[in-house]
Amino acid sequence: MESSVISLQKAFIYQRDQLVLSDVNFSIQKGEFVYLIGRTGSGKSSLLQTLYADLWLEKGSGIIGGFELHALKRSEIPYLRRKIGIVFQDFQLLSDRNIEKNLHFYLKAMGWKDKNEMNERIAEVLSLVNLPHILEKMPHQLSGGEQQRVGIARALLNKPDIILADEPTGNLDPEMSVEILKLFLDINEKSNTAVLMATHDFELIERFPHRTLYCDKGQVRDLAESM
Ligand SMILES: Nc1ncnc2c1ncn2[C@@H]1O[C@H](COP(=O)(O)OP(=O)(O)OP(=O)(O)O)[C@@H](O)[C@H]1O
Repeated sequence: MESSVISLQKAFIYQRDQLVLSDVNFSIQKGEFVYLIGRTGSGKSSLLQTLYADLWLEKGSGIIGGFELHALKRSEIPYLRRKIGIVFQDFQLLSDRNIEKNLHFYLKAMGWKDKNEMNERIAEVLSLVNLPHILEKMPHQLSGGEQQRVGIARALLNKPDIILADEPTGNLDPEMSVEILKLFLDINEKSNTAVLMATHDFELIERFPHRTLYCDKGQVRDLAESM
């Protein structure tokens, strides 16, 4: 379908020589919110890594943000990553610099040059995650929930069509997890950004139900279709 922002067809996902997921077929439409669940080791991270081209798609086909994963050149990876926001469980902020410099670093890496435009965008994304006054703070001066908000702000810098989040609430307490999920839902709704979020947190899924993909026994199923 034309409005798909992610589409995998007959995709086989490998970690080195180990086949992790076989014959994966699904599409995600623009603006969709989708959970990715499955036991530890079932392949959620490997699937996300393939989508952000940390793992090569060696068999089958895949399209994300207009890029063909099966035909991707190494030199295209930075351009693909500019179309995707990636959020990690452990936040992955640069610990040696303040929040402003953290976000600056990523904008520069994505090719932004104009200092005023960069400052403006940094202010915008921090306001989107409700943290407008933390530019000068170092990552270790923030709570886990605040660090994850900065992680989400970083993912939003380039106005991506897609956010891939790998257990973004895995290091947070239940209350903070709900806040972070609400933030994703808010971003998804307001900016029509598709979100694919790997999680173990079934309470969140029950409370905020959305389409759910399920990794199990080397396969990815759509939970609604397999019930
Ligand atoms: N860097 C790696 N090198 C080799 N094998 C790996 C690597 N990362 C993961 N694997 C293997 O790939 C399989 C899938 O792991 P993956 O991390 O994708 O699962 P997961 O569902 O994300 O697990 P978790 O919920 O614990 O994060 C596992 O058998 C794992 O041991």
